[in-house]
Amino acid sequence: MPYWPYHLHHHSHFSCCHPNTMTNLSTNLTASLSSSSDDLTGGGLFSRQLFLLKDIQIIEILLALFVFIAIHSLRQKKHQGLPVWPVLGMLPSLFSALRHHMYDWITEVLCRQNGTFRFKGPSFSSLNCVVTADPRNLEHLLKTKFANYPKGQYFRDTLRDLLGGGIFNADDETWQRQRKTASIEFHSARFRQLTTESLLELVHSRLLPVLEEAVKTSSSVDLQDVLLRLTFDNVCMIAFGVDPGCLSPGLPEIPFARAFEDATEAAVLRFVTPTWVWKGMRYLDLGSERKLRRSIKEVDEFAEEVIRTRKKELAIDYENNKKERSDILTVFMKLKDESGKPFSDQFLRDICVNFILAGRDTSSVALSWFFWLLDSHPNVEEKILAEICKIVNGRQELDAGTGPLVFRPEEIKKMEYLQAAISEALRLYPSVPVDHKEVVEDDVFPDGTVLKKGTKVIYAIYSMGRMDAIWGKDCREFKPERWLRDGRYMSESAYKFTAFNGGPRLCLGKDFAYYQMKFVVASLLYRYHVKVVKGHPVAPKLALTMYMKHGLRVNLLKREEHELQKYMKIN
Ligand code: HEM
Repeated sequence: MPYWPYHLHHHSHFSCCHPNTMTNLSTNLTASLSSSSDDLTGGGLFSRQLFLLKDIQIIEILLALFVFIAIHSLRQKKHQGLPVWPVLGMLPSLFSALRHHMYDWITEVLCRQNGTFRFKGPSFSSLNCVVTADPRNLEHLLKTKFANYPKGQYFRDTLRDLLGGGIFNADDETWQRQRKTASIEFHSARFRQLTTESLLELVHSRLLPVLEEAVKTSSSVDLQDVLLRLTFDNVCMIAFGVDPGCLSPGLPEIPFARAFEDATEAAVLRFVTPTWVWKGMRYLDLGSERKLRRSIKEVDEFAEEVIRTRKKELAIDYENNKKERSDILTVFMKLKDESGKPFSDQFLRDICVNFILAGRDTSSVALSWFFWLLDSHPNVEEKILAEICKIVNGRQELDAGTGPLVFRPEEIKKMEYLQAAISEALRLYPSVPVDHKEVVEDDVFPDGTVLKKGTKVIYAIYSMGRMDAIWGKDCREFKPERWLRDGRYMSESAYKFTAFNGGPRLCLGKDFAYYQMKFVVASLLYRYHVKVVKGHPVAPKLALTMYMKHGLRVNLLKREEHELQKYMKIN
């Protein structure tokens, strides 16, 4: 369909919509056309002029009509909340939002549109979608009509090179099979032991010494970077049973971790690039596609090596009847596929890479936002400390240990105010700010939105935490108390608080993630006061996970014994 901004751009006589210029244009055109037609036919000048004038008037009328329709259609679309530009759709609005804060822009539009709007992307892209933050719609797509809303072909194709057939990228039976096995494993005592032991080791032998070094040298640290290293090592121990050692003194660069980071960054770029463009780039091995191919190769080589070594190890262990490992890789290696054969190395690689992706940065970015919020809410910090000290106090009456204080799993469980404060940070800054589904069969959302087969649906988790209709007028305030009833932590419906997704695809690592975050916060706050460096810029990065764009630079101040004693006495 023709449209006026295109004409404006491509033709020098673009001011044709102005009435005066329009007259000049018709006069000039009449003159030039009439002279050329005289040359051609040599017929009666007057009648030909009259005929040409009529032609020009028709052109003018058509142009005017065209401009009127274009302006009218633009105005009409504005009534739906946003201007829709021909060919570009709503992309110009999105671009202008990118300069500020895209998630806040989406929130603003959603609030205006009662929780759901239709985004019209450029005709050459795959950005057309329905965006929703309505809990009724979320329950519908995540639970009630789960089968009608898979991740879909588009998501799978875009991330296939990196994630293969792993749990994050799979639907139907492939997903079900992995989910079932992993779910049994995640809830087993063996797995709980692996996760608590590996976390304890990482926090006490690596995190605290690295932070202590920063305190000694009075230097600031990028807390987000340190936490990312911690959770990366931790999830590799869980998935592969291997510790890459990212969190070590001097914070070394680990090739596998760098390759993983590069691969995810390059893969995400595909979501904002027209499919034919990135496919062309992949074919020609150019730019981000070249980077993606190289980093995936490095990830694969690492995985192959781990799988090879583990196979040998398992064979020896089997002969010697040794203690069993309980990481995801070992668990899946011992299982058989539907035809009774062991899983292929490629499938084992996919499973591990997906688990690493799921658990590598979600908890660490959540903690970064948490510590940033705490910096401006000293009253919350005080309450957390009071809770921790009360627990420590109770313990000291039972057994006065001499070594460094290590929190026990049952103590972490008792920290309900801390759980509320972390949930509150996740409500405002969910690690996965938006998520995505595809419609299989035509459907209608509970709010009346009509969905055609193939429509992409984005659910805006970040926006949900900032809607009066869901959380009340104080929704933008950091108030852990909203999670407490009579001092006890009360969880919320997953369709209202969707930071961990909901329904059959609820985050498998949710319980472990809470444990991990609470253990880190308690161990850290008991020893240090975390002060964000004055003037440090804070903004979210546009990625699959909501990183802090500039990291989180902090100074750590050692907590004095008398300060802790003060809280002990309060209790
Ligand atoms: C604060 C921490 C975390 C948050 C906010 C979080 C959030 C989420 C979300 C939103 C999803 C749904 C993603 C999607 O389907 O597109 C998800 C899925 C998943 N998460 Fe987490 N996650 C966290 C930590 C973890 C950890 C530490 C692990 C593992 C060690 C983990 C393992 C998984 C797995 C395996 C899935 C896929 C579930 C499935 O598709 O059936 N998560 N998580």
